[in-house]
Amino acid sequence: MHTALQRNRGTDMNRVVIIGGGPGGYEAAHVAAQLGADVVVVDTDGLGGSAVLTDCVPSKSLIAAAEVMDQVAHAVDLGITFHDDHADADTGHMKVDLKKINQRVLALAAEQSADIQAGLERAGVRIVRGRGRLDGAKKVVVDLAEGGTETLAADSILVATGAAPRTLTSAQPDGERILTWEQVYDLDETPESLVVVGSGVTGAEFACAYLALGIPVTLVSSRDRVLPGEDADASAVLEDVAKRKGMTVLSKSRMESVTRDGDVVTVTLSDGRSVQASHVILALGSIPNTADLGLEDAGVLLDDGGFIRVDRVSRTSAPGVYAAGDCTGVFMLASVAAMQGRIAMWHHLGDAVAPLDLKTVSSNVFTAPEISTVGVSQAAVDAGKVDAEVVMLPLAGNPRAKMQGVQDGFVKLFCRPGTGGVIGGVVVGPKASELIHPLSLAVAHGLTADQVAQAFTVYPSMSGSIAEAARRLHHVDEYKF
Ligand SMILES: Cc1cc2nc3c(=O)[nH]c(=O)nc-3n(C[C@H](O)[C@H](O)[C@H](O)COP(=O)(O)OP(=O)(O)OC[C@H]3O[C@@H](n4cnc5c(N)ncnc54)[C@H](O)[C@@H]3O)c2cc1C
Ligand SMILES: NC(=O)c1ccc[n+]([C@@H]2O[C@H](COP(=O)([O-])OP(=O)(O)OC[C@H]3O[C@@H](n4cnc5c(N)ncnc54)[C@H](O)[C@@H]3O)[C@@H](O)[C@H]2O)c1
Repeated sequence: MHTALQRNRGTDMNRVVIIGGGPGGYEAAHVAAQLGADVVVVDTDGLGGSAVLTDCVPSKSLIAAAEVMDQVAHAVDLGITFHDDHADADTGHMKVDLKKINQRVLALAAEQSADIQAGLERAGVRIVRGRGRLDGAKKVVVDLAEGGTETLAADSILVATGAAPRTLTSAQPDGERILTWEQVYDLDETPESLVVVGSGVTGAEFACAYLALGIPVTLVSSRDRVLPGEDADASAVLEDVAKRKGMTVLSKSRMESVTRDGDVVTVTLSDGRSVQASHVILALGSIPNTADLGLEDAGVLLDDGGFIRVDRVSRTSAPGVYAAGDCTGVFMLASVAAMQGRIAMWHHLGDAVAPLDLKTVSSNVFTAPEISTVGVSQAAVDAGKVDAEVVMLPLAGNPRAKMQGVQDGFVKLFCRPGTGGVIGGVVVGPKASELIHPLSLAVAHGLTADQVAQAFTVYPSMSGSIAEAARRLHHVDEYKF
């Protein structure tokens, strides 16, 4: 596959300049380097991007601590008791040291960023610290971190600049008590109480994590349910569990403003109500980092939200300019950003490439319980956009779930009515992120429900419920003589 490209090496190397060192950028850099291009990554904040430094990696590391607290709180149901003389909290009589948790989180993020940088350097990629912008479609000008500018000529440019937290003029973060999700790791004391504004994936994950860490949490949700973009059955389970654990969920409540008076932060809602806490996290969505990049002058079209328009091989409207990741607004996930970046380079450098297929993307909401999805959604089926048979099986009937005291969650499977081909699934439960993989394989490789059902599962295991759901989609009629 690589012969044509290897011809370039040393003589007429293809020059690729990548702006942004997140998953969209660094995964593309690896592909381009492997295919023999001369690759430069321009990055402001550190390799790994927001994914590694402020978003996925830190939040999931924080959630790892929250999961332990959740398990401890639940231990008593399994017959484990704690000595009274050590008792000082409801959450299993343990104390949370948020400063230590945050130190660990930030150290992990820094290590991962350093690993990514080292990996790129080993692959022969040049890294330039600074802010890049396009000067036409064949040049990138960098305002270097150490001062001065550098101009990089390019045969191809990949824009992978990500997105940043959305804020409002009436709700400005101060980095101390009014926080974006990027600022929470600077907390060195545990908040007395917390309001999370926004009940998308980011808001739901932080609300669940801090609740598990023992902090009273109010979740302000502008919609009638939390996680409006997720499977409705799944968000109903999550909301029920969260409320049972003590979270206050304010539905259909739009935040108007956030103000601070000393140690007290007040969130005022558009209907005039207000809620107070010691800290607020704003999780109002993201805006793409596409301003002042010279995109329009280079012929790159943006949509109304400022996201870069791309096709399924990551091409923008400007020949030779590709874009990947959150700046394109296509499924804002690290995994999708990485795939868009790789696809861009496979396409540009002439390797075999299949266009991005969003029907096979799996994703997970790291709440308690986790919510994992792949393929078509219930909403698409209900709207008549997809013809599918659906089976939903509560986890409570699963033997392993009973042993582990798991009462909430389910497995849902979607298959084509005629062929039985699996086209989607939802798993809600502990470690759903790991359980979704067999369904992800089934969707990606066109397996039928029967094929999923006939593969062995371990007894007892949660994955037994996936096979059981698939068995329920079996049609006896098709096998009659
Ligand atoms: C709280 C939170 C948790 C998340 N958790 C997950 C998760 O668990 N799993 C998952 O799949 N996704 C998760 N996501 C989404 C994921 O973080 C993003 O989809 C991913 O970071 C997108 O990668 P990217 O390469 O497009 O951009 P980024 O990771 O944002 O990287 C872009 C980089 O480009 C740099 N940059 C910007 N402008 C310039 C410029 N002009 N010059 C040079 N450099 C520039 C930025 O500083 C940044 O470092 C989460 C998001 C949030 C907010
Ligand atoms: N586990 C993961 O993979 C993960 C984790 C976090 C984020 N992400 C990705 O990042 C992207 C963005 O997710 P997000 O949750 O940050 O943003 P989002 O846009 O999905 O959700 C923001 C929410 O805030 C609400 N909101 C906005 N203004 C408000 C106001 N004034 N008052 C009350 N509510 C208000 C919106 O209605 C919306 O529901 C998603 O695509 C998501 O998949 C992924």
